[in-house]
Amino acid sequence: MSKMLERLKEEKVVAIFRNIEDQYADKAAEALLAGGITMMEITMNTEGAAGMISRWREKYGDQAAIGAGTVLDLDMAKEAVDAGSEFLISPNLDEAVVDYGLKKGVSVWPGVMTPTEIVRAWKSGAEAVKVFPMGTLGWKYLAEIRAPLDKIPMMATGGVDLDNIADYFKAGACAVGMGSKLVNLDWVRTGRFDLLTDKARQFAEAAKSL
Ligand SMILES: O=C[C@H](O)COP(=O)(O)O
Repeated sequence: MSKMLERLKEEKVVAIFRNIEDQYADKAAEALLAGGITMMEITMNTEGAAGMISRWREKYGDQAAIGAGTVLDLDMAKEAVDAGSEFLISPNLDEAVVDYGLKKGVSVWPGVMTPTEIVRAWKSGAEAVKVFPMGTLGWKYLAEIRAPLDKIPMMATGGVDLDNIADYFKAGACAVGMGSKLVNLDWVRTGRFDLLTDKARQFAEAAKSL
């Protein structure tokens, strides 16, 4: 198992930064770090994502793992790795991205939905998958697919919040990806970084207790 997957299993929460404006990004990252969240995913459809990744590696790399999300294809994977991403996450499965990550020694956790996609991802060399969109599929779906596919680590992403996070871990998730409920852009844009820290603390504590 890669060091990054070990870390994911230990930390259990990846914070997803999507469409955050560069001017607020560092304060938001610091607010989450203060609350105990240390795995940060910047989605590649965020303006200036690559620059943010490089900067965060430099500024927070000793405390946080910084990776890229919404890595849809090989070009995006190359851009993300060149910027310093330590892991790559996607909503989809592109075997070329998995292969590239393996060659570069960067963890790739592709997005999957069906059992066929999960097994395809696993056979292509992905050491874990992101089951997405979890909020629509629901925790019972996760519990059912884990019966035959229990050896494949799964991160639940999409719609995860404090009132359902326990369900996903009980259903067998090894981690969760959390976007809008954790990196709340209304709070960010109105400077309420203390709320981000409080929420981060609650999620980090909830995840570690499960
Ligand atoms: O890629 C994943 C999603 O952006 C996360 O969705 P969320 O905002 O419901 O947590």
